Amino acid sequence: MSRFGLRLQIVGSGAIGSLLAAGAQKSKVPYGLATRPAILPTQRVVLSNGDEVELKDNDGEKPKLSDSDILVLPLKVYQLKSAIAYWQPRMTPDTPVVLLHNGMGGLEILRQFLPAQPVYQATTSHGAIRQPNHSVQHTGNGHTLLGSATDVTKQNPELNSRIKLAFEQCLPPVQWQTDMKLALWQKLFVNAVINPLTALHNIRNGELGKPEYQPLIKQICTECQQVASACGASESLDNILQRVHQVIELTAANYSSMHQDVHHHRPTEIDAINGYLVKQAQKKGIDVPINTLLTEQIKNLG
Ligand SMILES: NC(=O)C1=CN([C@@H]2O[C@H](COP(=O)(O)OP(=O)(O)OC[C@H]3O[C@@H](n4cnc5c(N)ncnc54)[C@H](OP(=O)(O)O)[C@@H]3O)[C@@H](O)[C@H]2O)C=CC1
Ligand SMILES: CC(C)(CO)C(=O)C(=O)O
Repeated sequence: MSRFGLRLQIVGSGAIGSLLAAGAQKSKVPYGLATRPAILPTQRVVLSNGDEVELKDNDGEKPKLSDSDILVLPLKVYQLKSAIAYWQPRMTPDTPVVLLHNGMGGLEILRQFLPAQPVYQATTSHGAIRQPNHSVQHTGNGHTLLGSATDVTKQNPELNSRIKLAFEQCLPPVQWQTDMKLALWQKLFVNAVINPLTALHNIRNGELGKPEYQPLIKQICTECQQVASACGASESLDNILQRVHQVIELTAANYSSMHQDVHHHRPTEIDAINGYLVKQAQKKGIDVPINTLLTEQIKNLG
């Protein structure tokens, strides 16, 4: 057992799951990568500094989780339902679950199955890509935001700090968020602009700094701001635009994940990003024509 008394049961041997496993391997936090049947898990992760980490302590999947396990779901939102249905009978009522994905909607899916489970949410700006031969490349350093999704009156501060410490070992640096909901909306604003526009125009993120994209970016952000505010996550339009432009500059040379998904004919995360926004807008009676159009355009590419 690790010095934090926790083992990470990571679901999926994907890019971020493997990066977490590499962090666990390096810092001697016990972990297992649970793959789909007959899928060989990632064997090696090449870190951004060139170091190679062999995932030799991966103990796979436990048939029944114990009190020391945390279930970590670094999956796309559309993969969560079947993963949670599979893991539900293997968990105890106290097993903490960590959701780590782009976009929103994962918590709502999880709560349909596990209304009272202790749940944490995380988002990361680290980059990683799956490579041939069961390896993963860490493509860029970032940071991780982590917070509890449980009502503050029902949180367990000791568990919060143990989970934060475990993540600090595996996907550092970690900033604990007391308002994870706002942090996730802030990430959504960025993804709602960069992901569909880069995919539709077949461009790198940095191209979105050009003057011709600015009116559209402002319209997307204005709709985002209205919906987020109606959902209890208030942020000024200026702050949203500033954040979006900061990420455009910092990731100028990147192709966004949605650009790559479209390019490789894979399912996109549009339903969890602009699609999520459109659904929330409908519930609140807000008109969001630009986000509706972007959602349809991305779906029509598939
Ligand atoms: N990669 C990155 O750089 C970043 C990713 N993110 C976000 O993190 C999330 C995960 O992304 P990423 O790691 O890139 O995705 P990947 O597609 O690389 O990883 C998901 C993995 O989980 C597997 N999987 C899905 N469902 C199950 C299941 N029920 N049991 C076992 N394995 C399962 C998938 O298998 P299969 O392929 O067979 O479906 C796949 O190997 C996304 O929301 C992404 O946007 C955020 C920041 C950066
Ligand atoms: C921040 C950004 C836009 C970086 O490319 C990203 O999260 C993604 O591509 O999904």
